[in-house]
Amino acid sequence: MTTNRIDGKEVAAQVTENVKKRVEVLKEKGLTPGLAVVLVGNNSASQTYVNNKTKTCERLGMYSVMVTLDENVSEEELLQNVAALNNDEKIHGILVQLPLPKHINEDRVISAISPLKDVDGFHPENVGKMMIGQQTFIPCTPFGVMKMLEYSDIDVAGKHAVIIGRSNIVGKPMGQLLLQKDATVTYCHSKTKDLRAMTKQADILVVALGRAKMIDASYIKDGAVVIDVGINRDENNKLCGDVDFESAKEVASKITPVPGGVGPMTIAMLMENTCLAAENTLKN
Ligand SMILES: Nc1nc2c(c(=O)[nH]1)N[C@@H](CN(C=O)c1ccc(C(=O)N[C@@H](CCC(=O)O)C(=O)O)cc1)CN2
Repeated sequence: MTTNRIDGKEVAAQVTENVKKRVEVLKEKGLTPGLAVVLVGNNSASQTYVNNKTKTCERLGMYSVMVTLDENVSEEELLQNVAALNNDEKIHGILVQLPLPKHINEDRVISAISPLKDVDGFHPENVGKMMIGQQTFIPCTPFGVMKMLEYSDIDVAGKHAVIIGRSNIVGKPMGQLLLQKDATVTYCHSKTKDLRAMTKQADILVVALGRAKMIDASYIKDGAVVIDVGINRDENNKLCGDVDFESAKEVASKITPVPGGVGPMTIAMLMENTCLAAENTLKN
């Protein structure tokens, strides 16, 4: 049976297989890549994600530590934990799971992570480097989307890419990466007038708006590539994306499902970034 579904699990497996080989090479040189994951509070989705991250590290032969802090931890204490990880030689990558509780200033925490260990690619120095095309850590979700497009032989050069969403962790870097590959990029957001008129022009539509199944076939040009970055629960508490998959798959040439699309890629690219952070310590 032919399918237009892009299988994120399959692509993620290829990425992690490659990372595993790189880890073996590093270990032969006496270096085990190490990741520290910091979780604040009891958000159950975040708990699932950080558990998956440390389990994947284990599977690939990497070292990992999970630092769990109480929901009411002070910003100061969180910053002290980050500082300790910055100074820990066994740790090459640090990530603070987002979102953080409201009393903590996310920007301050992200800026406290050493740019050399910022495997999320959220530190302002690394964001700046990405903007000007310098080698750095690329935020995992948009990095994963680019990998999926590459594995699916989708050339973005000259294509019109429309992105719904302008968050720092997905929308903004997504547009930048597509631009670097010569796509023509349009950003849409909550103040965009006539969203459908915009999305209908997209050859590549990336949806990260945070509303369950909002984008149906009526928003999609025939033959467009549709990438769904949303993670929501539907009326039956079933995991779903921002795209109404059943309707959209009838018009899209390629489409990512939820679950099993972009999500697994986020963790795979984190592994790639952590491996890169360890490799970087051997340079110079
Ligand atoms: N510090 C960070 N925080 C957050 C990031 C991030 O990249 N760095 N991204 C998201 C959450 N996230 C990773 O942290 C993430 C989200 C979803 C998945 C995933 O595999 N989803 C599965 C479904 C999983 C489920 O059953 O719930 C899928 O789509 O198939 C992985 C990672 C926000 N915070």
